[in-house]
Amino acid sequence: MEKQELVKRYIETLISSPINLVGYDNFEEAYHFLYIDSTLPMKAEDLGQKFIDVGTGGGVPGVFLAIEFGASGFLIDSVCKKIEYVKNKCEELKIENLEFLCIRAEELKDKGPYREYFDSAVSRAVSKIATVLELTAPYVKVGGKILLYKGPGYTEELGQSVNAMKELGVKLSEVRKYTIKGKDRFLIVFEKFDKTPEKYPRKVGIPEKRPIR
Ligand SMILES: C[S@@+](CC[C@H](N)C(=O)[O-])C[C@H]1O[C@@H](n2cnc3c(N)ncnc32)[C@H](O)[C@@H]1O
Repeated sequence: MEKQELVKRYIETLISSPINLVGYDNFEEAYHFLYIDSTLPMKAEDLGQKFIDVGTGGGVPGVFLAIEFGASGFLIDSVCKKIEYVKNKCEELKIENLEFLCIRAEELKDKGPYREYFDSAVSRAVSKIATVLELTAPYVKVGGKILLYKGPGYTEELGQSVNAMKELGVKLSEVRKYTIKGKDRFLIVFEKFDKTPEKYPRKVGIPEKRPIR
């Protein structure tokens, strides 16, 4: 199926879902605030070949990135019914470059070969920057990127993440500003320059409750 047709079908799937996946029931809004938001600030080279989407919910941004750029996505979320729904719909649409796992990001380190495994990590609307860095950095290769979708509040969160960045082996490389229907949005791009200590991510809930300071 052609890319734009796949995007259209996937959005229709999201807005008609019986479980509340994305908070939009209008096609045009969902098209802009989900698909355009996911793809506009991204470049194919950011993702590399394999990326992880932590807290993908309804497959955002992971499904749209896989369709748009052809990279292989590994999409995780702690809510199994969301992952099941998204997985089934992607299978129906024959989107083949995606894998899914229902798991907390904190627990992925004990499952499979995923430590320092991905070329990049993406995450949108999951938690504050310091928390999300702890949930993503351990799974990205040295030299890879972490790309976080944020609103205008990102500056304060970034200021509170200086120690987390140092501790996790990541540094800020770029902030890409873009606008969706008059709303300012930012893609915060980090580079992983060093290995992340084995103790990260800490136990379930700790990255959220006690972000690295
Ligand atoms: C507000 S939703 C955002 C979903 C999607 N990324 C989007 O932009 O529409 C946050 C999602 O993150 C998931 N989540 C939160 N903490 C998580 C964790 N530690 N590990 C895996 N998933 C997590 C939640 O289950 C939820 O589906």
